[in-house]
Amino acid sequence: MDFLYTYETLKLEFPLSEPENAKFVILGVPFDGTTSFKPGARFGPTLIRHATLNLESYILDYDVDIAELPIADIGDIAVVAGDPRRTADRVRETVEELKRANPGAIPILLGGEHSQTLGAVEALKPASYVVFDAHLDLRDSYEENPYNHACVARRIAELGVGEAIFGIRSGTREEVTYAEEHGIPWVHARDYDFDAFVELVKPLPEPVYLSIDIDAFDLSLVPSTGTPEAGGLGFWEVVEAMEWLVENKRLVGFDIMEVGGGELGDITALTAAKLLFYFLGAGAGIL
Ligand SMILES: N=C(N)NCCCCNCCCN
Ligand SMILES: [Mn+2]
Ligand SMILES: [Mn+2]
Repeated sequence: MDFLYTYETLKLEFPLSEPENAKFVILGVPFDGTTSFKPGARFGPTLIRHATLNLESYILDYDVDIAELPIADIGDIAVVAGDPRRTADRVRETVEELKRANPGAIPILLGGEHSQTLGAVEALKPASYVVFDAHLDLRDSYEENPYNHACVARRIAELGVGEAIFGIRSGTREEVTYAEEHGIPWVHARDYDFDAFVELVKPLPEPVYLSIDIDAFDLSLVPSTGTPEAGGLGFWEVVEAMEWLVENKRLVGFDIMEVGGGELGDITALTAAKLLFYFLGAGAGIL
């Protein structure tokens, strides 16, 4: 099928399915219009796809070959440069279009700025939003823009979606107060462990949308993300949480956002690509 706003970009190296028949449908959002520190998130989707060339499609620990799974890649959204809201509208419309054609599909966004998660959440209407992030993203507005990536968790909370936030080590007093007043639980990266994750996520209503802002990882794993922060999570900590969610909750959407870089082979994209393969492998046979 043709999508109104997508164009083709680099594909994954193994055979892919048509979006109508796929279980997992990849969609790139090469938007970096509101990043305040390091530019390059517009290259995130392309860098992640390229980084997959370095990886085996066979996942050792799952005995799953993701090359055998029904995966589609519908390319990248044509962004409205500098306008996160209008770009997120295109994400929403594209995800809606996909769900009409294939209601069972699980969209996987590759970003690109976290601001674009809002479009996917608007389309998929999950009951809960589980997010790994260095930042609370609960600002009402940032740099005079309510659709700045620093506001995305706030916009999603305003939709009435329950939230749980993990890996935090950056926020303002106002954001902490907002979280308290609205009963949004969050776990500091220093305090994070698997038990804390399960305790907070278990009671959340389904379906669940899982968002990984790549800056949740320690910056040694993601040096080219737009707003890197020291003191983050390790790779297996996030994989283990993801596995628990896939096995225990009904997931309607997944994303890996804030990947950036200026050069093929960037460490940040290698981290993101490996995480993507683990999500696909964990979801095989379950999702
Ligand atoms: N969600 C995000 N990525 N937020 C980033 C906010 C940037 C905060 N800069 C603070 C600079 C203070 N001088
Ligand atoms: Mn972040
Ligand atoms: Mn974020």
